[in-house]
Amino acid sequence: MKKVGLVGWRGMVGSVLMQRMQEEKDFDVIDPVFFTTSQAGQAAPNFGKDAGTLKNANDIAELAAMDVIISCQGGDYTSDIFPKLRAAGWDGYWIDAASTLRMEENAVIVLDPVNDDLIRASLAKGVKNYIGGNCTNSIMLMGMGGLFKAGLVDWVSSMTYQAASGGGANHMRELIKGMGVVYGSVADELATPASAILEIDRKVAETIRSDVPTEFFGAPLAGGLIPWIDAQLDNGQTKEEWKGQAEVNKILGNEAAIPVDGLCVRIGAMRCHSLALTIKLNKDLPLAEIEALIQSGNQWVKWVPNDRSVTVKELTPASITGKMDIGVGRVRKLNMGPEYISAFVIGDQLLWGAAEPLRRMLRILLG
Ligand SMILES: NC(=O)C1=CN([C@@H]2O[C@H](COP(=O)(O)OP(=O)(O)OC[C@H]3O[C@@H](n4cnc5c(N)ncnc54)[C@H](OP(=O)(O)O)[C@@H]3O)[C@@H](O)[C@H]2O)C=CC1
Ligand SMILES: N[C@@H](CC(=O)OP(=O)(O)O)C(=O)O
Repeated sequence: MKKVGLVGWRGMVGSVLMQRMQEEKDFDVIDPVFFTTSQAGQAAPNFGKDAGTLKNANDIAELAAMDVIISCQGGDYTSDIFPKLRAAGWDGYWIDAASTLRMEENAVIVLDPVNDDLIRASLAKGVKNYIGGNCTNSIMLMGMGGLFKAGLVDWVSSMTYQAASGGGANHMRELIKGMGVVYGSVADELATPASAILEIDRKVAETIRSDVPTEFFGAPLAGGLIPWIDAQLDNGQTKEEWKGQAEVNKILGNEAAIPVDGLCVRIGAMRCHSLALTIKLNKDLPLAEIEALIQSGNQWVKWVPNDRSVTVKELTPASITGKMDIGVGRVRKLNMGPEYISAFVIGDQLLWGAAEPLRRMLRILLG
């Protein structure tokens, strides 16, 4: 059995990965070794198999004894440890959730329902680094893969609605606390049906400005939104927006880049990222044909007809959270012309957006 080192297993992404690995019985077919940066020597978790004690995640010799390492520990860890491990001659497979290595030439961004052929060709060539994509991009490609595969896409305008979980556990907590603070500020008035709505609104607005916690997001998210995610680039894009075109084209293995651009916005959802897309096709196809191509993308596409009652029930974070489904709906032709379509794509950003492509890559390696 292959020795698989797991780093970052108790973090938010790592915990979802452990959950999925248990569900899919991945631990039955590996020899797991658990690493930590802070708890070395303590008992390792038991996911159906005794794994002894936690090893030191900064110990290059311990890491080098692994056939495969999966890291969900974060970009700083990857930047620090990965070069040292390779410099020490380690030749194993590195699977990572962090963005650090994504655009490196000797790394593949993994999303096997979309780029299985690229992954297998890279394995055959001896590539050893397999990195999970940015959550928004993975969700978009899981939803729209059928159109890309058919070579129909000229460009994509991608406006995102990204959940708090993209920032990490503390950000999720801050959102919930903020919701509580907002509610608390008008709880008495809400309990009295006769109270004036404008007074409630005034108090809520004041609370959002002054009392909602902002330590992690830097601005109030509860009852609002933040039209900026990640660092500022010189060209006016955010880093998150830059990743759209760069990663999507790398995942697809495109020689000529398909333009992908738009604004990324943080909203008060817990762990579902959504995208409102405008797609320019290179042909005027009947809508039914476009719908069939999208549905044929992969088995996780959950097609939602462009109908009010089913859309408000099924194309929402409430419906998609915690599921492997990628909801795709609101598909219609736009006024701009017959080649222009809209689509709304939604997925759990901790599943397909982070953990799932990593465990599926492990399965590909295990054969
Ligand atoms: N959040 C997201 O949506 C996505 C994140 N990623 C990548 O994954 C990386 C990890 O993200 P995320 O899982 O959110 O990070 P977390 O902050 O939840 O976990 C990272 C590490 O923090 C340490 N830690 C310290 N205190 C605790 C605690 N109380 N509970 C759990 N862990 C603790 C653990 O390491 P130790 O055991 O060594 O102390 C853990 O592995 C990111 O940096 C990013 O690179 C990728 C895609 C999406
Ligand atoms: N930046 C994403 C989450 C994330 O971790 O992305 P990346 O894996 O590209 O760093 C968000 O905030 O929603």
